[in-house]
Amino acid sequence: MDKINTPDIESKLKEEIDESTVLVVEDNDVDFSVVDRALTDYCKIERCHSTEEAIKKVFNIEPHIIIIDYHLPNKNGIELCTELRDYNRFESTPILMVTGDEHATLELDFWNAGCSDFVKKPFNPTTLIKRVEHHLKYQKMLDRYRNEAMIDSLTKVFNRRYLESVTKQLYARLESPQVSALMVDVDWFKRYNDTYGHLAGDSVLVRVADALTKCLERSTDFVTRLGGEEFAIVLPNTDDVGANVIANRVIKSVESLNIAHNESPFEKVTVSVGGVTHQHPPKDWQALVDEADSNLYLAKGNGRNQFVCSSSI
Ligand SMILES: Nc1nc2c(ncn2[C@@H]2O[C@H](COP(=O)(O)OP(=O)(O)OP(=O)(O)O)[C@@H](O)[C@H]2O)c(=O)[nH]1
Repeated sequence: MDKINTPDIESKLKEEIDESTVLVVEDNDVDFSVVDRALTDYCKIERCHSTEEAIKKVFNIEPHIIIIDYHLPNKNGIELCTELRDYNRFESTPILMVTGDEHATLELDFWNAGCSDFVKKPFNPTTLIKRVEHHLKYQKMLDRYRNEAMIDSLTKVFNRRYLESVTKQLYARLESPQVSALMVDVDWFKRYNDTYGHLAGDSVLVRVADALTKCLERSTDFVTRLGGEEFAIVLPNTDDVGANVIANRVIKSVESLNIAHNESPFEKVTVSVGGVTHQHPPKDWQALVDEADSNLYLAKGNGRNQFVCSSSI
């Protein structure tokens, strides 16, 4: 069996760990300098003095690991840890509690607050370094596997799982109550596979996915492969005019790949597009997808290599 941690992955991980940011929440200057001295050669260190300051700054700092002292002014470290765990963004970020206190239930309180680990003061700097390194390493691996689970292995665009997982967040983040979606399906693809073979078919899917990605200019837009030769493009904050512009661009850009397809009436690979814009996005994302799918069906019925978009108010 292949070893998972090849030297390449190990050295990539080491690089990533070196670029990590540690947030240290510590009000005592002497205690902070001990942590700072131990870690400064390994990662970038940011400091906050209180729970309130940490909550205010943590979204900008985007730390890879958080070290929290138990004794903080106003709210203590356990309260901070509990609060951080309530945010999706910090649900699995490693949190190390630090304390010199001894009372009986404290360790249990740390675990109950959702900390990943704790270190007792006074600590051996090497132990702190090793613990930080250990947590960063496993967090990075977890992030990588999570990301890979969201990417279509053939085309490298996002997959259906990604679409489903971002849907909720997408609706929460919409700055304007408009969202458009385009379903894109390669025309006569069965005939293409039958004529040119599956490997050539795969390469068409890769090129089409790449062309679709290049049609999008906003960082909030994204392409997913739903399966087979069907893709979905999600355009947050985009009205029906914008959806028509992108649908038209998609049709033209796939045509201009000029991939020969002798079994298509267009003699090249083309796509059909079904688009929909919702002015007041329904809670049920599936309704958007279903409507776009119906329009795709119309575009296919009308002769393919074209788009049909609608807008529901
Ligand atoms: N090469 C390749 N083919 C795939 C993949 N996934 C699905 N297909 C093929 O895509 C074809 C889809 O066929 P249909 O659903 O009939 O669609 P179509 O031939 O494009 O016809 P229209 O959509 O009506 O224009 C089938 O032959 C599938 O085997 C893939 O990952 N690679």
